[in-house]
Parts: sequence; C-alpha cells; structure tokens
Amino acid sequence: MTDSIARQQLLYVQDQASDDEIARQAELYGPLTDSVRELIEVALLTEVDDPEVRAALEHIESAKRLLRQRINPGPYGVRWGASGQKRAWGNAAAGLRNAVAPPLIVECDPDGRARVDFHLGSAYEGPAGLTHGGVSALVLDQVLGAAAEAAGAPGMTGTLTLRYRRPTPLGALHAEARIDRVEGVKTIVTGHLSGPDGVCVEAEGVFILPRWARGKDSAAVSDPA
Ligand SMILES: CCCCCCCC/C=C\CCCCCCCC(=O)SCCNC(=O)CCNC(=O)[C@H](O)C(C)(C)COP(=O)(O)OP(=O)(O)OC[C@H]1O[C@@H](n2cnc3c(N)ncnc32)[C@H](O)[C@@H]1OP(=O)(O)O
Repeated sequence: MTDSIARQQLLYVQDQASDDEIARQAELYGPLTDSVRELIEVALLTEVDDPEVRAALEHIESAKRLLRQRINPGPYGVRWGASGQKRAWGNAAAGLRNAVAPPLIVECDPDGRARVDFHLGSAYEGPAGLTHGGVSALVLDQVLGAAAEAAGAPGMTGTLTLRYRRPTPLGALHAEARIDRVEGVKTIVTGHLSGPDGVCVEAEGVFILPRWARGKDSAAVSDPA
C-alpha cells in the first residue's frame, strides 16, 4: 500500500462522539461557518470607503488570531460518532464546517436517489452573472456520489461526464441524481442540475469502491452524510 493511500485511510475516523456532543458542535460551528461564508460574499461585493475596508481587515485578522490558538493541522477527514452518525464536515460541497461549501444539504433515499435545493451566491461566478462550470461539476459530483452512498454502493469518482446544456444562473438551483446500475464495485449514477428555466447540466458518474476499501465494513462508509 502506498503512503498516500495509508494517509487517506487514517482520515476516516471512528471517534465515538455522542449524538449530544455532535449536536453541540453543530450548534457552535454551524453559525461560525455561515458567518464566514457571508463574509466571503460581503468582501467580494463591498463598496465602502478605504478606511472601512482597512478597519474590517483588522477585525478579521483579530478573529483569525483567536481561532488559531488551537488548531487541527487538517484536513478534517470523515468521522463517525458512537451511534454511527457521519460527519464529513470538511467536505468542499457539503461540509458543515467548510465556508467554501454552498453548502449542499442533500436528501437521500436508500433506493439510490438524491436531491438538493441550494443557492449559489456571487462567490461561485464563472462567466459574468453565471455559475462557474467547475462549481456545477462540484455540485453534481457530490449529489451523484451521495446517491451511490445512500444505496450502500459508495465509491470514489472514477469518471464524471458532464453536458452543459444551457448557462447555469446564480441563485436558487436544484440538483438530483439516481443510481442507474451497479456493476460489481462500480456504481453508475445519472443526474442533472437545473435552474428556473430548466436543466442546465446533465451528468453521468462512475463511482468505484477503491481496492483498499473492499471487504471492509461497508456501513462505515455508507451512512448518508
Ligand atoms: C473505508 C472508506 C471507503 C471510502 C470510499 C468511498 C468514499 C466516498 C464515499 C462517499 C462520498 C459521498 C459523496 C462524495 C462525492 C465526491 C467524491 C469525490 O470527489 S472522490 C475524488 C475524486 N476521485 C478520485 O480521486 C479517484 C482517484 N482514483 C482512484 O482512487 C482509483 O483510480 C479508483 C478508486 C477510481 C479505481 O482504482 P481501483 O484500483 O480501486 O480500481 P480497479 O480495481 O483498478 O478497477 C475496478 C473497476 O473500475 C474500473 N475503473 C477503474 N478506474 C476507472 C475510472 N477512472 N473510470 C471508470 N471506470 C474505472 C475498472 O476498469 C474496473 O472495472 P471492472 O470491474 O473490470 O469492470
């Protein structure tokens, strides 16, 4: 086994946190993450005068000093608590502690369907006024992957094929996915991302349970996030 695979496995952790402790952390860190996410938008769009920008910067630097006093060297990894509750809180698309995530709160069914209504603000712009194509890929990767995981057939993305049918606006969007078929360690999932005028991006993904995870307790990797 290569070092990088061994390091990757170490970041899947059963930390035995109780449901109460997980709820406490979610209540504490959720608002922090939301505030930082809003800060990204405000920093992008503010038009206040120079002194206000400099004053805001001082406040932000001071908040960072406070938070840095004790810090996980990172990344966050994926953790399971005592009841099996999963926390992928660092996830770039869905992580409760990741201000970069839109975030996606994906609803899943055990038959391998997933859907999410979400909002993309100005921080996700690609072409003027439109969603960045890589962000659409991020969203679809997550939603298709969640569908595979919900059905107990999780995997790493092997191939993700996208067809950008019409420009994706910013704002209120929807994505959904469903398992098309399972072929051994491969799960083939299809889905789309849509805006107010209809489907913007169609997707097909092949999700593969990596060699190192085969034969492991699949419940540990298949609890919906
Ligand atoms: C205990 C923990 C377990 C965790 C596992 C699940 C985690 C996720 C779970 C839940 C997530 C929720 C949602 C998340 C969504 C976002 C996911 C991402 O962003 S993932 C990051 C981007 N993807 C990568 O970085 C992959 C990098 N590539 C690899 O690691 C390997 O190449 C991998 C795993 C894709 C395949 O390697 P091999 O060695 O395990 O597979 P071989 O045994 O060679 O092949 C198995 C079958 O797959 C086909 N295959 C191999 N690579 C393929 C590919 N790239 N595309 C299509 N098919 C491929 C082969 O032809 C073979 O098919 P035949 O069984 O013979 O029919």
